[in-house]
Amino acid sequence: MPNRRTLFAQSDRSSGDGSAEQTGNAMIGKIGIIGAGQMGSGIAQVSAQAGYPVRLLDMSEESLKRAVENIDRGYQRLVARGKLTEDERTAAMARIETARDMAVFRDCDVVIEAATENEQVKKEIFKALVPNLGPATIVASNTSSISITRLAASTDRPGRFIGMHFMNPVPVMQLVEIIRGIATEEATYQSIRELSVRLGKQPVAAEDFPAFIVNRILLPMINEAVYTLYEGVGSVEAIDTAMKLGANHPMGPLELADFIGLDTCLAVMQVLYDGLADSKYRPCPLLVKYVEAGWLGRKAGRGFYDYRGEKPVPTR
Ligand SMILES: CC(=O)CC(=O)SCCNC(=O)CCNC(=O)[C@H](O)C(C)(C)COP(=O)(O)OP(=O)(O)OC[C@H]1O[C@@H](n2cnc3c(N)ncnc32)[C@H](O)[C@@H]1OP(=O)(O)O
Ligand SMILES: NC(=O)C1=CN([C@@H]2O[C@H](COP(=O)(O)OP(=O)(O)OC[C@H]3O[C@@H](n4cnc5c(N)ncnc54)[C@H](OP(=O)(O)O)[C@@H]3O)[C@@H](O)[C@H]2O)C=CC1
Repeated sequence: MPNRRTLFAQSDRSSGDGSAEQTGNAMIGKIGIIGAGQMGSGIAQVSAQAGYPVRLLDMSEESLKRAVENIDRGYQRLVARGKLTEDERTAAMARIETARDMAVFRDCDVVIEAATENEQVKKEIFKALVPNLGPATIVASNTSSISITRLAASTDRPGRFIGMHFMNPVPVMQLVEIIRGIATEEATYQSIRELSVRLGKQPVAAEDFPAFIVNRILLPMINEAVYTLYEGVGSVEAIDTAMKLGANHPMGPLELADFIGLDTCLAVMQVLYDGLADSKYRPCPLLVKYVEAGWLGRKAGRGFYDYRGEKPVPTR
């Protein structure tokens, strides 16, 4: 796989107005992204860095402002580590346009949806989106768990609809899971596969089953960690330390749950529970309680840890 630096150099040379020819990509020229949260901003960051013009949409101006600040902070990190020049950082930032109106997607070749993990919300977004798209535009969803076939069926283009599941944090994690719905066309799959490689990622194909591959395995582990806490087997700190030092995980499962977002973790468990109809996927009542309290993890300032002070403090 070409390294990030090579990718940047290649795509930067060929970018301009974002037409497919100018980016050297037969299929994808301009990328639209819906949802400027942690995933949408990460996808915008790697896309602009790879030379693609990006249109990033969210409902709130505040979320867009925060996303642009986070993206710039990500680039600054790369500059500080000698992985990006100041000129490349400026050029990448200039490729990102923020918007609140879906008309901005009119000339995009792909629109990647990265809004809240809620099937109804996503379907409403697609309903509003499709009248703003050209007939050939691909719609991709970054959903963590929801059926691609069902989401695709809510649009006018099931053949050009696909799952493109990035991992968090997007600029660091190598994987993109690609999920075909029942009607996804081969050309759509190949375009998204090629785009993933051009973004410096390693694509892996997953079948359209609840939560695909990574979350089918990872989220039950996180849910089990919450049960371990719920049943008093260990404290937050003990559980995370045990898994970091005992299983060599880079983050403890509760720290990771806070990092992902407890609302997203619960939504994925609910999809597994409903979709596979097996009690082993029952979301832990303590996870439900944290979400009901609005303690959604890092993004809310509080979850299994409280992030409002100088360093994270366990909440149990
Ligand atoms: C829920 C879903 O649907 C699917 C999912 O995503 S599940 C979640 C999957 N993700 C995980 O499991 C993450 C587990 N955690 C980890 O791997 C690590 O803790 C971590 C990568 C997040 C942080 O690791 P760390 O070593 O503490 O971080 P840090 O030293 O700050 O950064 C590591 C590198 O990434 C780079 N980096 C970090 N954030 C960056 C950003 N926003 N932009 C660009 N580069 C960034 C740093 O510059 C650094 O680069 P070098 O190695 O060249 O110095
Ligand atoms: N967190 C993770 O680790 C991963 C998450 N994902 C998936 O990516 C998606 C986004 O997750 P994540 O970024 O973590 O979530 P966040 O909560 O950080 O961001 C979601 C964003 O979507 C916005 N949004 C909600 N509804 C709409 C709408 N109708 N139109 C436009 N924007 C909207 C929210 O806006 P506002 O804040 O203004 O309400 C928010 O900015 C989910 O499907 C999730 O499952 C995939 C891989 C990893």
